[in-house]
Amino acid sequence: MPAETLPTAGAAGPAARCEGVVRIYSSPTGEVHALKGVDVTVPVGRTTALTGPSGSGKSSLLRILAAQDRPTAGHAEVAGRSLAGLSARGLRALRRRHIGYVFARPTDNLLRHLTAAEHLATAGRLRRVPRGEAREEADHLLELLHLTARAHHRPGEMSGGEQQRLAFAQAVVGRPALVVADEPTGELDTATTHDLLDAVRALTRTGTSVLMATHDPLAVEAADHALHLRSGTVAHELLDGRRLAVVDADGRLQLPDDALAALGATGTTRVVVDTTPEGVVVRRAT
Ligand SMILES: Nc1ncnc2c1ncn2[C@@H]1O[C@H](COP(=O)(O)OP(=O)(O)OP(=O)(O)O)[C@@H](O)[C@H]1O
Repeated sequence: MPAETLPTAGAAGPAARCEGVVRIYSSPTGEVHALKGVDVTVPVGRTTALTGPSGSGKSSLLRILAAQDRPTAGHAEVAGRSLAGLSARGLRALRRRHIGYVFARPTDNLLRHLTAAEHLATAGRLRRVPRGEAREEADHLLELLHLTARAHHRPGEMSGGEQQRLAFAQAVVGRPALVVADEPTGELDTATTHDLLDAVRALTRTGTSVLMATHDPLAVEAADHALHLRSGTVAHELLDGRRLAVVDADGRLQLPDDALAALGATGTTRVVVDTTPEGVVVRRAT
């Protein structure tokens, strides 16, 4: 993970942001509290990896930041627009104009009968990019992602890695504020994963903001910023080469898994907290 300062708020603000986001689902067996007060910022022009064990809330958060769902409580915004005030139609318009989406399975992102160039032209029309501009952008993206030789090929004539690179190119046409990807390397082998992550890096260098949910250590390693969820909250963040624990607005501190193990904390555990000149020390209570 490169140690450099991330541009966050800038004049236009972050690509997306959540404050105190709660998502509760109703199920036949009662309520499921999938997100329990999440505060995150997705910086502009960087790749943010969203990690965490199964059931920790990654998909729930991804759906909210992709404007596919609204929080039960708390504030969420994409491209500076709050999701709370938007109707279903408003959410659709926000998705079409400001969010690109990439599914895990390359074939889910593409249409069998369209060539690579036609996919990008269609995305340009949906985002209302003037035709000449869209063609120029498509040529540029095909070159940047090493797909120029595939411009007139259909998905069936491309490898899985090429298809996934085309999915990212398609998501980026018209410069949406945020590209959201759900396990984008999940179906790729190691060599193809490296090519895809290089492509994502090339896109972020041109200002694209990417948020990807992933279990893949290679994807986390390639990201500029990582958010690790545990049981519906942010357990820690990796930023500028440092691991940051999060203290929420009510003073609750989430500790990383290895710190919990060192404290022998399983379930609710009382610990000793000392404030020293060097910092705050948390110790196992003996
Ligand atoms: N529509 C739903 N109705 C009821 N419960 C749900 C719904 N969607 C998710 N959940 C529950 O919310 C919790 C978080 O689920 P979520 O899918 O966000 O986790 P995840 O980290 O993406 O998991 P995975 O890595 O397995 O996809 C889980 O307990 C899940 O069973």
